Amino acid sequence: MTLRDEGAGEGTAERADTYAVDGVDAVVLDIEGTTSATGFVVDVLYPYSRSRFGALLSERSGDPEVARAVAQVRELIDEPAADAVLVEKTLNAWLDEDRKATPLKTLQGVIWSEGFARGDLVSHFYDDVLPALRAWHAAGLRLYVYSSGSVAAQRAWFASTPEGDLLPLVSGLYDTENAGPKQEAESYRRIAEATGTTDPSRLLFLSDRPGELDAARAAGWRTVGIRRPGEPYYEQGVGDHAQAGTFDEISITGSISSTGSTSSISSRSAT
Ligand SMILES: CSCCC(=O)C(=O)COP(=O)(O)O
Ligand SMILES: [Mg+2]
Repeated sequence: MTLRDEGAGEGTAERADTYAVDGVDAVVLDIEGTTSATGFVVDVLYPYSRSRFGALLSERSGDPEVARAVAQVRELIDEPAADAVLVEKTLNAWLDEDRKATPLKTLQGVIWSEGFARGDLVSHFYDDVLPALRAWHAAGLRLYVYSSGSVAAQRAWFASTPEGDLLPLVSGLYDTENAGPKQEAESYRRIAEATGTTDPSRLLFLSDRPGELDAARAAGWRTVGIRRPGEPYYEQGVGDHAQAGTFDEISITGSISSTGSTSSISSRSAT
C-alpha cells in the first residue's frame, strides 16, 4: 500500500509500507528514537557522562561553557548557591528521569564530544538510516538535525559513526539552546528562518515524539512519525501524523534539485 502525502497540516494514522512526500527541500532529523536507539543513548552515553560529571564540575568549573551550564542548573532548581555536589546530584536525577534539561545536555555534550574524539565512543544508527541519508543527500535534499542533544554532541555523533565522518551530509545542527524547546512551534519557525526556508511546508520533520511532531506541524512543516519497536513511544504512537517504521518506507518526491529540475528520492534506491 502506498499512501500519498496530503499536505501540510494533514496526515494519516494508517501504517504505510511506503509514505510518499511531495515537494520537500530539506529533512530535519530527531536523533533519539528516530535515527538511533534510545537504548544506546541510555545504556552507553548516559553512564559515560554520569561517571564524568564530578571531575568536570570540580576541575573545569572555570570553562565558560561549564560555568554557564552550572548557572542554568542553579537557576532551574532555584538554588543560587548550589555547590558542585548538589549540581552533580541534580544532573544525575535528571539523567534518571531522562529529562531533556538544556544544561544537562550542554555538559553531556562537553563530555561526549571528548569521548568521541578520544575514540571511546562510536555513535549508533538504525540500519535503515545511513543509506537513506546518503540517498537523500545525493538527490539534493538538505539534511538538518534538531535534537535535545547539544550541537556539540550532535556534531560528534555524526563525525564518529560506524561508517566514519558523515558530518558533511548535514547542513545545520539545532538544539534546545539555539532553537528552543522541541514541543514549541516557535522553535520550528526559528529553524525554518535559520535555514533560509520561506515556505515551511517544504521542510519535513522526522521524530518519534508526538508532541514534537505537533509543534512542527503547527509551524507549517510536514511531519512523519517514526515508530520503531522497542522505542518508548512505539506503543503510544504518533497521533494523527503520517508514520513509518523505518526510513526505507519514506519516499520523497518532487524536491528541487540543485539544477532546478525535480527528482524522486527513495532511500530504497540507495547504492
Ligand atoms: C547525540 S545526541 C544524544 C542523545 C541525547 O542526549 C538526546 O537527548 C536526544 O534527544 P532527541 O531530541 O534526539 O530525541
Ligand atoms: Mg527523539
